[in-house]
Amino acid sequence: MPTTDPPFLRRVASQDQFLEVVPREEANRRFHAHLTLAPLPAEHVPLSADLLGRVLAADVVAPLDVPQFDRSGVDGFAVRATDTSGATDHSPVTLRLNGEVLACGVAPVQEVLPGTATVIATGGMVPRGADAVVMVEHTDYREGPDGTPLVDIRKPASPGSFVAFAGSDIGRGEVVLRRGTVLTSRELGVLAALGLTRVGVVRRPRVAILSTGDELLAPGEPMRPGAVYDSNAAILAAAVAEAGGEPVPLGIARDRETEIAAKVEQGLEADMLVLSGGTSKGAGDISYRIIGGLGEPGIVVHGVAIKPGKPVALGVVRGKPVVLLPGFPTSAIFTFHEFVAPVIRALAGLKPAAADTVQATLPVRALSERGRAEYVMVSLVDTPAGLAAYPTAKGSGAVTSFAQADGFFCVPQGVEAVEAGTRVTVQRIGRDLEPASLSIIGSHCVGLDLLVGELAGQGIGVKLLNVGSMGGLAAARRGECDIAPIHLMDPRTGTYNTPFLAEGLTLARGYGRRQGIVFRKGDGRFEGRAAAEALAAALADPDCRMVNRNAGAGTRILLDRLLAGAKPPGYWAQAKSHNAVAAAVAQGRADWGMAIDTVAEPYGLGFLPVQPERYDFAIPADRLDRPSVRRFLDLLANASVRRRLTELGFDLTEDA
Ligand SMILES: Nc1nc2c(c(=O)[nH]1)N[C@H]1C(S)=C(S)[C@@H](COP(=O)(O)OP(=O)(O)OC[C@H]3O[C@@H](n4cnc5c(N)ncnc54)[C@H](O)[C@@H]3O)O[C@H]1N2
Ligand code: MOO
Repeated sequence: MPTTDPPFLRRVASQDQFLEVVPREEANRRFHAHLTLAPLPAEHVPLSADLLGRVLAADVVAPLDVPQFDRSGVDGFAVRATDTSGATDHSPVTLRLNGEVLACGVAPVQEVLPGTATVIATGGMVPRGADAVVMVEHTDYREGPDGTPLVDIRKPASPGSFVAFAGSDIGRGEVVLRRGTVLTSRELGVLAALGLTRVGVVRRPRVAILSTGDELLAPGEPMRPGAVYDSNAAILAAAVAEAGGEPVPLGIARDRETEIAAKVEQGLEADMLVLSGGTSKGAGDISYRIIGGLGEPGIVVHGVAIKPGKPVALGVVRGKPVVLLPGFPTSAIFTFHEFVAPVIRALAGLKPAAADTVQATLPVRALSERGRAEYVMVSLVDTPAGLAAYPTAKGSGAVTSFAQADGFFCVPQGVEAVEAGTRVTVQRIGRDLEPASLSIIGSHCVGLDLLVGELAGQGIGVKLLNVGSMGGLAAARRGECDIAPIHLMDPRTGTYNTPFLAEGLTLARGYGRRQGIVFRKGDGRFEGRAAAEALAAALADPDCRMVNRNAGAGTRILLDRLLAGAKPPGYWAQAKSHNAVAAAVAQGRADWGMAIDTVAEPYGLGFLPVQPERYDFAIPADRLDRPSVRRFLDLLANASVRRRLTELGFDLTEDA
């Protein structure tokens, strides 16, 4: 609701900036000065898969020997080794068989006296008198003239052969597992062999997670204008678990003092409290003030010279760490890993995470903010010359900047740009880097998503980077990708794609798309008219706003040709994708724009065709023979794939 209340406007329009930005190391120093980060006390967990990933709280000392007794390792005969000396196939040694059979679990009662042997199974208890076992394969059973059971031994045994002596696996009193060990299936087997039923492990730190913001919706709630789904809570809860903690979700608090204060109290029952949102300015200082009012030392850092993450606030309340993460999803998760995860790991008894770095070449120039150490999210691509690190460049506000990145490198504070070709040290995040079988860099299309989905179904890992047609061509020229999807019109000739091929690149035929004017259905300036006529009506109406595309986009070239020098209202608003154009029109921020027809429908927009365009694939000639490239080209020729592309609205006819 628009307001006419000047005091209110004055207040929100002149918000306090209360950041005192300090370097990262100083922030950590101040935070840790108030924290005691010893592992939490032990809890006893039954021996089960629930122990996986848990940290042993104390050394495990063996209460018994494993094995408990001298144990046979084979099926055969328990013997005195000296009795078998000299035995061969030609002159076997004959021993008299004792009456007992030592199956597993049978306690022997008969001694193996000189000249005798006892039948024993693998795992059987070696009887008194015996010091070796002969495998059944090296013996023959027979009966003497009086029916006495005998065994002919054809191979000599040495003392100890095929016997696992008591305590040889684990000796009683031995420290079998050290405190701090992270339990895996292997350790669980050892613990069970010792007969333990419960294991003392470090209690997992409980980390309360609160999202703040009036605009937030829990996933599942119906979307409304201006709202966003709370993605921070989900990623933070999972990241808490990954760091060895136990997430305690507190949900969403609206920007109301009472609501946040109540949740903060609840959160302080946990071992640590993490909030996200409202750190930088304005109404968001509510959380900051609430935390600050809960006693000493309160907030000890607000503002760190890093990007993403500048407005992060670190505090300690009632001895518990409290961290206010920025609301921007990438800033939130980045600062979580920087400041929160190490604290959780320490409380959980885990060692600091080992840095996992690789060297890579930066293929494009990267700009950085001078005043902050900037962590540039990158996607790693395998090239013949080694790894290339592509900045993903979606910014801190995007949830995919972190989610789709393979890692990041740091541009130190004070450095403004890193030149193309520079070697950088990339800190990898999350998953293992599997070199993709196929790398596709260039312009995005939903038809391409279909093709990539098919390849994934065939077990081909695809690395897909959307950098636009021009970026894709440059990558293909540098040999950084297998395929560059492009849709570029040469404005002089009106020809698509072929005029842009540099030496060494070939073009695989893709499909036709239709560019046209998108508008809200029922708008009389467009509805029912031909594109040229609608455009004339739009230009004649001073209230009719357009949404433009960014310079360098294929669609922009087309628009400029169509506008022939006119700059109608909205000309300077430059959306960066077909979807952004459709969203601007659907939400009434603009009345028309240019996009491909396949985006018009999902947004419920009308579409007036202007020009067919070609979406093709530039491929370095020396990559054509790669099996994954062949598979891609096979798909393009596949009848069922072509039919599905046609159903999506693409033109696969000959004259497209
Ligand atoms: N004038 C200034 N503006 C901004 C500054 C600044 O210094 N001066 N700093 C920028 C930087 S850097 C960052 S980072 C962000 C941090 O913003 P806040 O922590 O105040 O976060 P919000 O304003 O609440 O939200 C920002 C953005 O993130 C979305 N958000 C918030 N919570 C969630 C969530 N749980 N899940 C998904 N998305 C969330 C929110 O809707 C906003 O779009 O401030 C810059 N601004
Ligand atoms: O520091 Mo903010 O986290 O860049 O976006």
